[in-house]
Amino acid sequence: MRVIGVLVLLLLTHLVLANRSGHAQDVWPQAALVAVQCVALWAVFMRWRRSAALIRLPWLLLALAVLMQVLWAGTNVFALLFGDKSGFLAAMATVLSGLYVVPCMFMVTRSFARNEPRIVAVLDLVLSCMVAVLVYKFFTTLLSGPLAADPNSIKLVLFQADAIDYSLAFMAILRLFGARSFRWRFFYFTASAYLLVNAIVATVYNRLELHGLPWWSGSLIDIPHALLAVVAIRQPPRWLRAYRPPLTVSQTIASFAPILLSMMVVMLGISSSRINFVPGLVVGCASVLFYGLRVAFIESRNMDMKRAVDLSALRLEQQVGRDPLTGIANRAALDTRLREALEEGRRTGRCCSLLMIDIDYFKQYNDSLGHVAGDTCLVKVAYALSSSQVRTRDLVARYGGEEFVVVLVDTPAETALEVARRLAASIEHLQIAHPSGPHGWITVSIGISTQALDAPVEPMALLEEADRALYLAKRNGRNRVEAAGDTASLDTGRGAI
Ligand SMILES: Nc1nc2c(ncn2[C@@H]2O[C@H](COP(=O)(O)OP(=O)(O)OP(=O)(O)O)[C@@H](O)[C@H]2O)c(=O)[nH]1
Repeated sequence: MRVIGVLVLLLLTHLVLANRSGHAQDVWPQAALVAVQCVALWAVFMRWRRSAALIRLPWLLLALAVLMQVLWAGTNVFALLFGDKSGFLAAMATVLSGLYVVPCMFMVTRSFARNEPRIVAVLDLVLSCMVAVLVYKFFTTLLSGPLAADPNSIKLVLFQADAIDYSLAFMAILRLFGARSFRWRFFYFTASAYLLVNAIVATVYNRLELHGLPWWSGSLIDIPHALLAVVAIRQPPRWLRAYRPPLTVSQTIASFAPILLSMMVVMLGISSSRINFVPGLVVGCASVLFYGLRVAFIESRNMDMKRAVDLSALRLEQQVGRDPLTGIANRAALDTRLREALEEGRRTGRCCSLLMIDIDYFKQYNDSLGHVAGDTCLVKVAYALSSSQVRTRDLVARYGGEEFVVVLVDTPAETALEVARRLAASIEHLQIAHPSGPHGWITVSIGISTQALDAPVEPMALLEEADRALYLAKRNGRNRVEAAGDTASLDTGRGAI
């Protein structure tokens, strides 16, 4: 409330001083304007200090824009004080009014996305500076020398000024309705209130200037600054919290915003070509080129990110369903594949078989050589089972502990017996030394079960059957293959049935 009181006092003082001097652009009315602008600058600065890190940059840009206005009005005061209305200080005031566009452009056109390439920010800065230089050159050329007397020149300057001011305001409003976070909505709400009222005031002020400024006209410039101070310090309106645009709307607006920069440069380039054709053409082309580069850099970054996401998704896909120690399929993958194999067997009439493989005397192996050697042994066995002993359609999985399961698709009991014998032999051929085992090296016992066509076979039932056959192999002396049901049993150790 105190700030509003100060503002009202300053506005009244400005009016009284202007009325007394009878001239809008006198030293004291101008000083009052600087005071109002300083209050606005302070209010924005306070918001910047209290903001979260992500939203600090736009508030800083808004503060910079107001600072340019303060410096512009302040330089005017000095120019009046030192009687330098058309010298260095006046030129500096024009430069500062051009520079005001740079932070404004930056805050309404940038996406402020964290993953945006740095080079894009550099391109945007170059384009914003181009706008500032063109504004300065264009206005100083058209408003000085013989062109200053030409009504068409004046009209063109007014049109350009309006186009810039209203484009900035329009983009700020668009960003307000495209912002998904409340903090950003509040920022754009403040910025658009300031830019829109500033644009309206500039339109009126510039038209008034054509016929000579009335004494009160300087107070018009107070309005956007006073409004900015009030909006920045007060609590945000409730609808700002409630409103939330859909993601697609938000993304579209954020991607569209940067075009304003190029559009502005093209527009100024075309207008400048009236006075000086070649620079105007060069600037217009540069703007299109910069926009193309901007799109190319962002597209390339997006493609990089997509590639990285695809790769990690692939890795994740590979990791899910894998046993972390041995790298072969885990229990979850086994369940899925076994169900599929059983379904296929039922549909085609070609049964699948299951081998349950268990390393013999593995506890003693661990006890005598240690757990790390035990892990290495498991990896070797898994590799031997999966490397070239089974078809690609079959599946070798770690069932748990030192137990492995092999799903043999479209394989009758007799063939499964042959495969089991081959696998047992390949493990024996590894010749993994087992100091406390009866054979001196690692051997396995295998239980076989085969899908029965006449009975609906559940994956669990087939696993239990293989487990029973494995138990039989262990009981019958280990290093053996046993089949469930009445299939023949096989002593794998010495090759005798
Ligand atoms: N190193 C290692 N050992 C494991 C792992 N999983 C289970 N084991 C060990 O495997 C051993 C299995 O012991 P048992 O079930 O008694 O079987 P076994 O000693 O092979 O005896 P039989 O199967 O009857 O020949 C236990 O000592 C477990 O600690 C593992 O991932 N790494």
